[in-house]
Amino acid sequence: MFELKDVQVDGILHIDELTIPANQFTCIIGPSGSGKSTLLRLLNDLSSPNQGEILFKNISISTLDPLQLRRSVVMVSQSPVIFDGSIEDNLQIGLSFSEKEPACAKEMKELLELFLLDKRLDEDAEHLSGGEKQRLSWARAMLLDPEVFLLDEPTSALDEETAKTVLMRFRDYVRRKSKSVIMITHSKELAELVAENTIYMSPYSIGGKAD
Ligand SMILES: Nc1ncnc2c1ncn2[C@@H]1O[C@H](COP(=O)(O)OP(=O)(O)OP(=O)(O)O)[C@@H](O)[C@H]1O
Repeated sequence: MFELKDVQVDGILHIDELTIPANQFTCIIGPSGSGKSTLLRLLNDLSSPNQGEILFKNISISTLDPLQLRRSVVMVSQSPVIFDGSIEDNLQIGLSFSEKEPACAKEMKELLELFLLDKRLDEDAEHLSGGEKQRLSWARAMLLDPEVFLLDEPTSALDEETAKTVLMRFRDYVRRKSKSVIMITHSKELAELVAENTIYMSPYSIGGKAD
């Protein structure tokens, strides 16, 4: 699905060759500062490499409309983006930016349940905890129904049990719907739980390894 060839981000990342398969749960593991977030940002054109080529479904990302690409390849960033307003407002806003039909209450409530968020849709999102905000921004990405989820440590603010439960539920959902996931995690345990494919990173180099 993604193919990277001789990709370099100066002083941060060098990737000789890497293929990330479609319809799989890929985890990226590596020490802090090894370029994991930088790699993820390359995949939906939030950053561009200084050299090399990145293909998405055999087309060079540099030739694609970034907005179109980001409709198919959605990023859930490390620090959740929460807008003023209710939980419902925060769920609907992604759909409205993408000019898609609003979600119905049932669908939104199911997502809150999936993410173990015991909250009403009309509650103010501002008062949610860090871990709840993280799950809310993840749920917002799910409503967009993208082909590919890029997840930057989506469980970093969650306790171990909640992280495992949410991640397993998310994995079941993406399997059912044949989605592709590329997730950064510092937890080898979580990676072992969900990964079908693992990318191990070290500074200035990368090696892709299929489990
Ligand atoms: N825009 C930028 N300009 C300069 N340096 C940058 C930029 N973005 C990232 N870096 C540097 O590149 C290196 C890799 O950063 P990146 O965030 O990709 O690492 P990471 O593996 O995701 O780290 P962590 O696990 O701590 O989140 C870091 O040393 C960082 O300071």
